[in-house]
Amino acid sequence: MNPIDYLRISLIDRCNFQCVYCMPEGADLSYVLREFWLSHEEILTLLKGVFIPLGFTKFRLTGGEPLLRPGIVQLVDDIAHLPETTDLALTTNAFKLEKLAQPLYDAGLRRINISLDSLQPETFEAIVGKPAGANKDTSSNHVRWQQVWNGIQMAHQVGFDPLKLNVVVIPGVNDHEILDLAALTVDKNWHVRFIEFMPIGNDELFADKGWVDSETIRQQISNRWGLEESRIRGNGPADIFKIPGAKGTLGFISQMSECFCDRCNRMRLSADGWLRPCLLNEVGQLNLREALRGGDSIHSIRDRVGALVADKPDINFKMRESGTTGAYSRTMSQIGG
Ligand SMILES: Nc1nc2c(ncn2[C@@H]2O[C@H](COP(=O)(O)OP(=O)(O)OP(=O)(O)O)[C@@H](O)[C@H]2O)c(=O)[nH]1
Ligand SMILES: C[S@@+](CC[C@H](N)C(=O)[O-])C[C@H]1O[C@@H](n2cnc3c(N)ncnc32)[C@H](O)[C@@H]1O
Ligand code: SF4
Ligand code: SF4
Repeated sequence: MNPIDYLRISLIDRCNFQCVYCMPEGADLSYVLREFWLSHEEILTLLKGVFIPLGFTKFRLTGGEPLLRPGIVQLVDDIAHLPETTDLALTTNAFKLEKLAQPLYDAGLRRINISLDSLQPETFEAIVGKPAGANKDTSSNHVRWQQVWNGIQMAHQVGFDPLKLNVVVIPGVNDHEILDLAALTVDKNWHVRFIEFMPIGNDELFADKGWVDSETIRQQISNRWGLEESRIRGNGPADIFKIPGAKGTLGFISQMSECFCDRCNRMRLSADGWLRPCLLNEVGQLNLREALRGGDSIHSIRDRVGALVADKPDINFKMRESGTTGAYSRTMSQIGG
């Protein structure tokens, strides 16, 4: 059995963007009350008392937007300095990264994955949605794209390595930019990953236009430059290639066209303390916040999580035929991707 040693920790379900594929306008976004967030101390208690003893050593902080979580730098510092941590990474939209990149690096973070779905400010704006409280006049277009771009440049300057850029490809929205995004890897040691759009969050957009399969994208890139297999440090499901001679790599995350559940190594902890064994299957979730706050001993929580880890191989996306992919009760922003 594949070791389950990677925990994705969602720190917050809120976000300063509202991406069409993740938390579309009009979606029922009932945010978790702050009192239900796992506190900093509760996260550390669960890591030290439950997950690390069960063999988890790789952690990713995500959200919603993790850089909105108060105390993020201290939390990074604490997790990075646990002696058992072998890898700590963060997934962010980079809107607040320009200022935070250096403090996060100083706290011990070395790996960042950044969502960047477009190099064109107008397309970017259409994807990341309306900022809270703004009207449809998007004179702020360039400002938001530019701020994200500045965040990426700063992360590069500060020394984050590998620096990965995540692109969810949506037909008719940003698929015309595949070559431009891939070209970023030629001169820079950046790692662009194309992600197949998953049916969580926006049923309408998904049903309407569907997703672009990785093979089609690879073919397009290969026709332009050629493509060879490659490698890059990471714990995720991406298949890695590179343009011959390029400094960076290209990753393909193909959960719709391929099945990589056999090599699944992870579980997910939501901001309000739900442990979820599979991104695309809602079976088997445990409420660790209630268990902790209800006074359950750390040993009994560890036993229950250990039993879930043992059941994990059977809880996967291969159960799609049994009807688990229809309506998800949580958006991607609530699960953490
Ligand atoms: N179906 C499925 N999709 C996943 C899984 N892990 C990651 N993804 C997809 O890949 C996206 C990007 O993941 P990241 O947050 O960048 O993390 P990662 O790919 O595990 O990161 P690395 O450790 O750098 O390889 C997620 O938001 C999902 O869309 C998984 O276990 N199952
Ligand atoms: C939920 S976000 C949280 C972290 C941060 N806010 C960000 O955008 O990077 C994590 C990842 O989920 C991906 N994602 C969100 N909704 C998705 C969907 N429906 N299909 C595929 N990937 C999705 C995003 O592109 C992002 O890379
Ligand atoms: S993908 Fe990330 S940035 Fe976009 S809405 Fe979801 S959580 Fe926010
Ligand atoms: S769909 Fe579920 S089982 Fe498959 S790789 Fe993703 S999280 Fe793991």
